[in-house]
Amino acid sequence: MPITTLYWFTNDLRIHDNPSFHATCSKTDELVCAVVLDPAWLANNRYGLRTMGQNRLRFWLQSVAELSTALRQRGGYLHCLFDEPVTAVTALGEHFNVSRVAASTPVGWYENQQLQAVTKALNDCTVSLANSSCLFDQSRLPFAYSELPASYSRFRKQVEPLLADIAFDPLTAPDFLPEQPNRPHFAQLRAFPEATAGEQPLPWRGGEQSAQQHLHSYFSTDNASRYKAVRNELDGWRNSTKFSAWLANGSLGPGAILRALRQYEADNGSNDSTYWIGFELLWREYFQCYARAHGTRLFHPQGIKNKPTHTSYYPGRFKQWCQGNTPYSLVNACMKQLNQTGYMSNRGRQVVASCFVNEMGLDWRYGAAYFERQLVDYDVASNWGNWQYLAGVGCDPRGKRHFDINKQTEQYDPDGEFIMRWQGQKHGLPLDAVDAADWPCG
Ligand SMILES: Cc1cc2nc3c(=O)[nH]c(=O)nc-3n(C[C@H](O)[C@H](O)[C@H](O)COP(=O)(O)OP(=O)(O)OC[C@H]3O[C@@H](n4cnc5c(N)ncnc54)[C@H](O)[C@@H]3O)c2cc1C
Repeated sequence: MPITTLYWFTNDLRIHDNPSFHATCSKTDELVCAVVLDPAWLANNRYGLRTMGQNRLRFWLQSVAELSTALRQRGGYLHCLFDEPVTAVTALGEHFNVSRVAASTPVGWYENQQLQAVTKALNDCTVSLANSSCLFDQSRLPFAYSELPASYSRFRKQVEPLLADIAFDPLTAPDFLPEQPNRPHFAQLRAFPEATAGEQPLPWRGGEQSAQQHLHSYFSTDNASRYKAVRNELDGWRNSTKFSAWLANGSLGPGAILRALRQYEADNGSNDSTYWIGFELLWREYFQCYARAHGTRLFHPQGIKNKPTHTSYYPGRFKQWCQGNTPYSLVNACMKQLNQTGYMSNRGRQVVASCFVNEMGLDWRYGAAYFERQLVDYDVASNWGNWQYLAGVGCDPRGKRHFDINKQTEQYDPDGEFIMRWQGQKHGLPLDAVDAADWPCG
């Protein structure tokens, strides 16, 4: 009896350097590949906001299209399912009578639940998981997720020395994929929707090839040697690496970035800036572990600290913040930048999140949900983990961050250019000036 495996692509939309997909291809006789667009992502969630906005949808569709082409070129086929994930993947598995389901180890709690539901529905078929979204699999870490160090610094001290031991040989995709099962065609009822472009989308194109091109292009300049000095700039395509969107849906893996970084250092020398790129990648790694360690507590208002916070809700204030119409010009400019491009710098994210919690007194989860909708690089672990940190209910050993907006403006936009470019000037509106009847924001 041949082994037939259903490979479910989730946050690993690539065929090269994908440990989970690589292991699957070497261990199965027949292969069925699937990716799912959950209609719930396009509907309003518990915060009254659509989960996936147009910028991210567009980027995701481009990534899936590239993946589909790459699989076809190797004799495979990608089933693109637009349906509730458990129902859709189970139906596909039953149709092809699969004996195994394989995927990259889920990061989010809900995704884990869905995977378990599918394997149960498929008569408890075998599950095969490997971590394709992190630098380190659980087995390589010196602690279990449940014993994750409480702060990033402590995590880094333990994990940084291990970077040297990682075998950085890339896993190349097989030239030919295992055969597809010889069964009648699986009828897919709904085609993927189209996505419209944002007002000013950044030069980001989804997909593995585009990610590789960007990786190559970034390291073919001297940007990496200046990264630390400019990474906090509010604007500018080259001031930070802009790897985040590809990392988020897995069309680029963190191992590929680290390899390119090491090569760059070998060719051009290392300095504080090149070190800092690795330092930031370890922040990402920390939040990936954090999401796995804390499960649903990632979304709790009291966070992982079980600390009381604002759960008050002012629809008018929330709308002011989302639209970039607050009494704070810098915040307005950052929010308009986000709304028009799907991106905001790390410094901008810190400032607007601090303002949301401290100046506006809002429940941090609504801010996180708005980011989830708007960011092209939305990642469950990085987004909710960073919001918890800013709200003082996460892994910040100092308790809580409160950014002084005036000081931040003086430091990062002394001539007001950024505020002018994104038309963030306040128009004399105090907080609560928006009529709450205007809620919900579009
Ligand atoms: C409130 C808030 C929400 C955020 N939401 C997300 C999110 O949904 N998705 C996301 O990828 N990042 C998120 N970040 C982290 C960070 O802002 C972005 O990763 C970064 O701005 C992306 O741009 P870049 O690729 O040019 O980053 P670079 O500065 O070039 O950093 C290189 C890589 O390191 C990682 N990284 C850098 N900073 C962080 C950080 N603080 N936390 C985790 N990883 C980091 C990213 O993978 C990034 O691509 C958030 C930060 C804050 C403060």
